[in-house]
Amino acid sequence: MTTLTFGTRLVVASHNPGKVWEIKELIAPFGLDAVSAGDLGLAEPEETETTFEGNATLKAVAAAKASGLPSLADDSGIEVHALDGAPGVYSADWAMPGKDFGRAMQRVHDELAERGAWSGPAPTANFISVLCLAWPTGETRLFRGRVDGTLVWPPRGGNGFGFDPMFVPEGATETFGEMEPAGKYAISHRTRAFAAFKRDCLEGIAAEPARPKSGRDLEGLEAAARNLSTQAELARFIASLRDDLATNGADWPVRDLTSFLGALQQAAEKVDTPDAEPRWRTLARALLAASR
Ligand SMILES: O=c1[nH]c(=O)c2ncn([C@@H]3O[C@H](COP(=O)(O)OP(=O)(O)OP(=O)(O)O)[C@@H](O)[C@H]3O)c2[nH]1
Ligand SMILES: [Mg+2]
Repeated sequence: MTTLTFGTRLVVASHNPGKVWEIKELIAPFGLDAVSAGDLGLAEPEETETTFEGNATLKAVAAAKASGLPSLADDSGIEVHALDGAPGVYSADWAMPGKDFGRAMQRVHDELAERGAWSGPAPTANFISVLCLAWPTGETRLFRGRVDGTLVWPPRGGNGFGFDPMFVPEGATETFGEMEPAGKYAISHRTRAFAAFKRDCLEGIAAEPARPKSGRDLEGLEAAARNLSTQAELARFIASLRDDLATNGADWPVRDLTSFLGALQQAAEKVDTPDAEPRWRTLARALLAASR
């Protein structure tokens, strides 16, 4: 079997910045040189399979073949038990158009309401993550992780991404959206799938403590900006930017309001189409653009 070794360049075959950020955090201690599919300009493949395993394989193989590098893809989703497992493998589709998870969460809420599922004990659900490691030769390995929990309404918290603000993992009182990232990573479906991947593929690599971050975490901010679902999350995002300015102000290129106003103008001139991203996310991206 082909193996991963310290320093191996690995493509994180995802176009979801929240996921890419989480996977890079998990990989960081193992000295792999992780680069995302987006950074390499790889196309986002159409997810035509009907299982998490099928789509994870499709994404990993496409990236490995296109880049000539080993590649790690994640296919994941939330399964709501009173909705017979929906949206499941179609979780991302429920946020279309515009990857609007405010709307996706609203749909989960509404479909549960139609079935009267909010009137008794909290509705139960689970997240699934399937990781696929693929080699340019076509060799693949699959790993699955799951976390169970209950749903709350309205959504709470601005951390994480996707459906995190309405999911409370078993044994917790906070939603994934309210937890600090370390709290989610300790128990998440992705971490559990990663643990299986680690046992199989990273056994030989001595884990190093992750290097403390210095400077701006632009990838983290970008991920947050791309995954805003609610106005409360925008407020939280602005607070993160203000913290970043206070800590890393010397790295901010902005010395006057010109680029800030330019970015806002661009956002304001954007014509709304059915596919347009929600206004709060546009605003977050304008603010971030002005800060770099
Ligand atoms: O609240 C969440 N917390 C999570 O930890 C999580 N993991 C997955 N999901 C949702 O399930 C869909 C996966 O779809 P998915 O696997 O096709 O990913 P994606 O299309 O976003 O990116 P890519 O990796 O395919 O490029 C996405 O829409 C996610 O929002 C999550 N939601
Ligand atoms: Mg996808």
